[in-house]
Amino acid sequence: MDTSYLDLLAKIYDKESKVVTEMINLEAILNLPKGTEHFVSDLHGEFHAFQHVLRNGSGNVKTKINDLLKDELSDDEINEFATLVYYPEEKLKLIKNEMENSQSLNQWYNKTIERMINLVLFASSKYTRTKVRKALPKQFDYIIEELLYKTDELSNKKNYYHKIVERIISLRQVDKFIAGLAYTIQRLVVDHLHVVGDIYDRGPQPDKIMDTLINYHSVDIQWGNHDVLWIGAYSGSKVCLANLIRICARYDNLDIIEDVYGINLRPLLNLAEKYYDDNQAFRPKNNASEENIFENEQLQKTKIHQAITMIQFKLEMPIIKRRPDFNMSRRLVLENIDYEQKIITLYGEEYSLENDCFATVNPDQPDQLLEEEEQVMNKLLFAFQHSEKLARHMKFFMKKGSLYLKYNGNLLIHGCIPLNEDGTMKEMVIKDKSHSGRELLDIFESYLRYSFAHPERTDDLATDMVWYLWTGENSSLFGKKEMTTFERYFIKDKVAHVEEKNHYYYLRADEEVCREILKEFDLDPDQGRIINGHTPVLEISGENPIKANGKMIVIDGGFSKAYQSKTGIAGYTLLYNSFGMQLVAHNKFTSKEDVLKNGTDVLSVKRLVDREVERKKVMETNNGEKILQQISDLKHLMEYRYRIDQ
Ligand SMILES: O=P(O)(O)OC[C@H]1O[C@](O)(COP(=O)(O)O)[C@@H](O)[C@@H]1O
Ligand SMILES: [Mn+2]
Repeated sequence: MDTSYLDLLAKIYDKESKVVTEMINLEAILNLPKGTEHFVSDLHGEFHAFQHVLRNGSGNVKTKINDLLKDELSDDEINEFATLVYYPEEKLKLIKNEMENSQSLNQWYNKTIERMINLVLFASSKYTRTKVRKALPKQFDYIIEELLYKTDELSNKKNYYHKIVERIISLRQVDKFIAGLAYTIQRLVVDHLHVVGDIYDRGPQPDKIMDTLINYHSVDIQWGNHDVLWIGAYSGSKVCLANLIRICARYDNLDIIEDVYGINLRPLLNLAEKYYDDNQAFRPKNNASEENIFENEQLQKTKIHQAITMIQFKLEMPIIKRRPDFNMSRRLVLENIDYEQKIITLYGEEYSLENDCFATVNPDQPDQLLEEEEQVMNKLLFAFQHSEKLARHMKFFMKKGSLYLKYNGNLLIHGCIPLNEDGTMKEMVIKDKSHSGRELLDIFESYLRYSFAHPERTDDLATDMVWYLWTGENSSLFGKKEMTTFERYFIKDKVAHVEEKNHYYYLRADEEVCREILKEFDLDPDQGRIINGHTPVLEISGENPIKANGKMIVIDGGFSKAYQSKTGIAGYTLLYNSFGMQLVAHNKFTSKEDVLKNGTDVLSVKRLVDREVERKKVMETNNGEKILQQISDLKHLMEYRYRIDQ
């Protein structure tokens, strides 16, 4: 073993006793039950709904409260208490308003703190004290530890409790104290969070989701196709940038660009005002049906939407031409238009065009941007790449994100593993070499990381590849033959809108196929499962999110409001604790106010995916592997430094 590494280690463990203590600690951790993993996906900017699921741990907080207090409290009281744990500050306000006098309030404080301390104890039973300490609010960690581990006989303990709580109240710290306990409970019921892609687009507050994740104690992200659009734009891809602005305009979310990330849209608006008019197909989605509230601002957005859409189609063309490997020549749509007749020929079929807005297109050179368009895009890209807030969010994406993740035996991936009809891995040729399966995904990821590291390169293969991840047929994030954006704006016939899915999306119902995929990733097909997001599960039409005899779980149930009428629910989440896996289907989240006032938190219907025969221990997890490695390093240190045979 490298002695310089051991010398470094010896600086931390400078006494034999320290090494021994740490080894004993680590070995003890290995035998604890594994922590709870929480999986969410396709959040699509729906911050409030996401926050609620996070705060209630997909129903896990309520379960713990129930287990602990069901003999003591009625259902209503349990709901009240749960709401206090989810939204302590707001709930405290409501409770205080209802109290008659300070005596009853103090009584309530006493009782509540006692219950919360018990709940912290209960929720932390499978963790070490060090880990629990880290989860406590800094300001009160000493006091809470006193309350948690005081083992005096009951009568003494009550007195002691009482004194401490009295003091906290008289010092006017009690609300903060209760909030701190509530957040500790939230944190203890979920050990680790996985976000299986698509944080951005469609909904209004992806930035707040990112901020929440940045502050979360333990998280990883599997990028979704919408996320790589943002990463791509930040890395220098103008076509990715045009796409995401188009989606923001379509869903009436341009505020994210302007107000949240501080990017000036005025140049784009000026261009839009000059060339475009009202156009039914480009009205912001949320207001599209409400004709009567169509005002000037909406008209501006409609114009911006058209301007950026046409820029997008133009920008796609040179990329498609310079990257024959992408095999996307079918998507050179602007070349296939008869601009006088307003007809397009697509795959041998003729369609008439409606809602057309081709004023900036030169029929002889349809891929050419007007000088003004070029300038607008340059300005937008510059601003995008220099937004501090965006930089923070995108860097976090790179730090915590990846295209796929192997975690505790499972494979987490937003979209798919591109497959052929017979279930074999579909190949893609890049620079004369053929790649498929895991290797293809690794190559995609290395291009993306390269592009991110070189934001000044805007037309290289790496940058183009990020766009391919958004829309290419072999992309593991998209996995459809083509994205029919053009058709959906300009062609009435819905047949032209269909996006043909990769075989994966049908074959994944087959257990054998899933087992082969798990093997491709060196995972044990008997133990592992694949966790997907991306394709909304149509619960409404009886689709089952648990497929392939439990080997495949699809958790996109539609956090995105735009998709809820299709799916019939408001999203799935998954919990994986030491006893097994549970899928949770969520009913529509109305608002935080509703939860606070009415305690309406009956949002979780749990379905057992699997129950472990034996309780899973840390030893059997990714983290366990790391700990085993640390123990082995410490053993080497003992031999090297302290000369004791192990
Ligand atoms: O619902 P919209 O805005 O028309 O977007 C539809 C487009 O979004 C996509 O579904 C991709 O987004 P998802 O990853 O959310 O499915 C495309 O396949 C499709 O063309
Ligand atoms: Mn997706």
